[in-house]
Amino acid sequence: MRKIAVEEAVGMVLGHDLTKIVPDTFKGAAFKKGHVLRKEDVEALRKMGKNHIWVLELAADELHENDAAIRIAKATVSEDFILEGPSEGKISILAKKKGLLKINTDLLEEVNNRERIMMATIRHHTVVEENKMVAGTRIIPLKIKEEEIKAVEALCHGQEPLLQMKELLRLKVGILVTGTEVYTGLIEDKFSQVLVDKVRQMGSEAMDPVFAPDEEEVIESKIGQLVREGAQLILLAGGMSVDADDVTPKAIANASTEIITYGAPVLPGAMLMLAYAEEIPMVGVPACAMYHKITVLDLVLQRLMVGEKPTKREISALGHGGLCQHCEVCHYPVCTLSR
Ligand SMILES: Nc1nc2c(c(=O)[nH]1)N[C@H]1C(S)=C(S)[C@@H](COP(=O)(O)OP(=O)(O)OC[C@H]3O[C@@H](n4cnc5c(N)ncnc54)[C@H](O)[C@@H]3O)O[C@H]1N2
Ligand code: MOO
Repeated sequence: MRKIAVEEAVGMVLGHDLTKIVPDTFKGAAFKKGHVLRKEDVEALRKMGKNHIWVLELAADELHENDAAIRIAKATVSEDFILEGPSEGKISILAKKKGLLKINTDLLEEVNNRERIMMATIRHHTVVEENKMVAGTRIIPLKIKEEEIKAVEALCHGQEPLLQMKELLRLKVGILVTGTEVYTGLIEDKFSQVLVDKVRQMGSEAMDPVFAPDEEEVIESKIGQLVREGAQLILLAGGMSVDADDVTPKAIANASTEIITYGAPVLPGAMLMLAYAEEIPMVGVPACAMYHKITVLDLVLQRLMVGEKPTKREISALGHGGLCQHCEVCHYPVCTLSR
């Protein structure tokens, strides 16, 4: 690579994008790689603090930053993503469709542990909309030995993709509202609508809510009814904590063939239960989910909605960061709860 004073570089070809930053106003490539410098560019370059430019000379075994970034992106993502750029040497990675983003975080760490290569992502297990930017990658220098990129490609080969998307399934979701005070009409049900909204937001269908008093056998038989009516996932609202009338966990346990957890290390939502009746997940949702916008329910639901079965270990891992800060404006999933 040769360093040339800008006034002597007129007519030469830029070796990389040149970034201009004006606080609060602009950040981007003022001059793109490949631009042939004109006399009138010299003054603009000086204002950007560039008194010299690199004239790029690539050896046969070297890659330009743009080509390296494309190679890294292609090696690390599945076909569920759109690659944008390179711009200023960086490739942006966007989700093609709405779905659950999954990140092979071990592989991400390995890639980033290599010299001169970086990739930054949003959090593992985030539901993202179509066209959402989920990652960016680049190399640190302007050029790199091709063998270093080949090493990344080899690292990723045959492994779970570093980035992949899981499609949200269209499930038929049963909603069972427990509580004698609601069942008898003493108070109006405010819980089912919250659950219906969450289910719909994930692209699934909420069945008409069914109701049960705080009686173990009745709740259990209503679970059976929902299963017969084709529920593929059942949400049970309320009666999940320690009061004498809180019998929902017992009813879920009776109806289940497997209990993943009763209790989750997330606040709000500590009293959540996840169990299975054969293939059908049942979630005991504590009443806090009726009050707080985001609880552990959201973290568990996004996994169930793509057909995954969270393990006890995965639920245990939610404890780190699992303390909601109750921000004035909720920024979830851009917060510690997300992963
Ligand atoms: N001493 C303790 N108190 C509480 C504990 C605890 O461990 N020890 N756990 C707390 C946690 S965590 C939660 S979350 C809440 C609520 O848990 P539950 O799921 O058992 O909720 P319920 O007792 O059934 O109801 C609480 C409250 O919400 C009203 N409710 C319930 N369902 C509906 C509905 N469908 N529509 C409208 N309102 C509803 C209910 O009437 C009660 O007022 O407990 C903490 N306390
Ligand atoms: O189940 Mo509760 O209030 O921990 O959120």
